[in-house]
Amino acid sequence: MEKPVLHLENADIYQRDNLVLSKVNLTINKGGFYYLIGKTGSGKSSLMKTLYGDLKLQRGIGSIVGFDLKKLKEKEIPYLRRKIGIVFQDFKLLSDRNVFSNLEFVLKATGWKDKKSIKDKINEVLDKVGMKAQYYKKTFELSGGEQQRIAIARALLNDPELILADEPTGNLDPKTSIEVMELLNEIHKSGKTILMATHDYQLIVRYKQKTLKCEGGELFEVAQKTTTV
Ligand SMILES: Nc1ncnc2c1ncn2[C@@H]1O[C@H](COP(=O)(O)OP(=O)(O)OP(=O)(O)O)[C@@H](O)[C@H]1O
Repeated sequence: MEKPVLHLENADIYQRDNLVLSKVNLTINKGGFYYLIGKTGSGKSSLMKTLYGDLKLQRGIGSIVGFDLKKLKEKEIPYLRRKIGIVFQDFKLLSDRNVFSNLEFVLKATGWKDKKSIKDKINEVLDKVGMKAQYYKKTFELSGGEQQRIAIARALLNDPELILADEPTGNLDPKTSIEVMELLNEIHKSGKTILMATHDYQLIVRYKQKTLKCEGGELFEVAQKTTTV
């Protein structure tokens, strides 16, 4: 059987000395799409941060895209992040560069050298997110939805095994949120695995997926019909 993309077993999620989620058990296999919901402060971002190596896994078992989170060393974090695409609420694009250069920056930082391969890859991901014609624009010239498309394109650059999206529609209006969600759905259908933290009830109801909830210091899967954020 294929190894899960993500596996947590009795994993305790901490912010410094503060236990945020205890004994988290979660397995996500290739091709899965999960929402992560829960009230403000319930631990969604802390869980995400533990998954991409920003917070240390102190207790329990955790593996993600082949990395052991418990044994993860500082110098391995960039390699982990090459295999995970991360999308943030506030896009985190470099505002002094244009779209092409934002993407080129990531490819070069992750070891890409050949000019033609870099150009082809950037065209490919921009095409996927419907932004190929806007490669020359500075990111501040783009709308929020367009910026999030670029951030999603950036997440796709290294063909990640898992996409972690932390409130990707949190800064977008309802119509733009739906467009971004349609894009994430397309990416999911193309075979990618996605874990998406969200507060957006509109999306959860419209695009039904498996749903995990953080509540009372625990993480559990909830049935669709009882889902409330
Ligand atoms: N940098 C930090 N240092 C210490 N405690 C933190 C830090 N960031 C978050 N916390 C605490 O950890 C707990 C979980 O916060 P977290 O950001 O994971 O929640 P969340 O569910 O993502 O909330 P939101 O929906 O508002 O983003 C909260 O009690 C919060 O106050």
